[in-house]
Amino acid sequence: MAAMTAPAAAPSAEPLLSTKGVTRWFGGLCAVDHVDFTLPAGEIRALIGPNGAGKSTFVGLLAGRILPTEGRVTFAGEDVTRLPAHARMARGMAYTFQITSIFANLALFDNVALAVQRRLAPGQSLATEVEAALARVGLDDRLDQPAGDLSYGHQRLLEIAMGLAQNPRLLILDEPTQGLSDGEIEGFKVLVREVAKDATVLLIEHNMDVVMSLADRITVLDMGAVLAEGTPAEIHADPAVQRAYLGG
Ligand SMILES: Nc1ncnc2c1ncn2[C@@H]1O[C@H](COP(=O)(O)OP(=O)(O)OP(=O)(O)O)[C@@H](O)[C@H]1O
Repeated sequence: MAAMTAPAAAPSAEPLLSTKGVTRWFGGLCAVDHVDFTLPAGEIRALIGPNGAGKSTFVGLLAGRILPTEGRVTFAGEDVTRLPAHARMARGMAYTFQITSIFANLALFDNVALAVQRRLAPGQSLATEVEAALARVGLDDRLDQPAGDLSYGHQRLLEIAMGLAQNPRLLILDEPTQGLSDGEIEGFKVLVREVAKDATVLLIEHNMDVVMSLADRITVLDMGAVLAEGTPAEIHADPAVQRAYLGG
C-alpha cells in the first residue's frame, strides 16, 4: 500500500461566499440589480466598475451594512442574508471601507486591540497579537501614536491591520490604495499576496495596475449588474469592458 499515491485534494465544491439574485433599491434607483456572484476560497478577486456602478453597495450587502431588497447572501455554507454585520464578522468576514472606521483619539495599539479582542483565544497575548497585526502593515513603530495623527494613507493601512487582526476567512478591502504613495502601493501588493495564503480577498480598486497585478479573477459591475467576469487578461481584452470602463 505504501506505493499508493494520495489522491489530489478535491477542490472545495462550496464557494466561501456567494450571492443569488441580490438586489438593492434606493428609492427609485436600483443600485444592485439581481447579482449572482461566487467567490471560491483562497482567491484574490477584484471588483471594478465605473463610478456609481454599485460596488460599495454590493460590498455593503455582503458585509451586512446594507440589507438587500431581494436575493440571498451565503457565507461558508450559511445563509447570512438577514444577519447583522457583527454576526458576519464573528463568522470570519472582515472589511475596511472608504469611510475610515478608526478612532482618531485612540493610539494605534488601542485601535487594533479593539479588533483583536473579538477573537482572542485563551493563552494568547493581546499585546503580541496587536503588534503582529501592526507589523504586517509596517506600522509597529508607532504603537502609542494617536491614529488621527497618521496620514490618510497610513490610516487606510491601520484599517487593514484591524481587519487582519481578526484572522478573517474573507478580507474585503474597499479602495485600500487610495491615498497611498507608489512605494506604499508596492508594499500593499506584497501584503495582499501574503494575506491571500490563508484568507480570501475581495478588493474594490480603481488602480488598474493594482487590480491587474493582484487579482486571480476580476468581476466588472456596471449599472448594478455584472458586466463581465474573468482573468485579468480576459477582462483586459473584453470589448464590453473597454467600452464601459476602460474608455476603449
Ligand atoms: N444610501 C444611498 N441612498 C441613495 N442612493 C444611494 C445610496 N448609496 C448609493 N446610492 C446610489 O447607488 C448607486 C451606486 O452607488 P455605489 O456607491 O454603490 O457605487 P460605486 O460603484 O461604489 O461608486 P464609486 O466607485 O464612485 O464609489 C449610485 O447611483 C449612488 O448614488
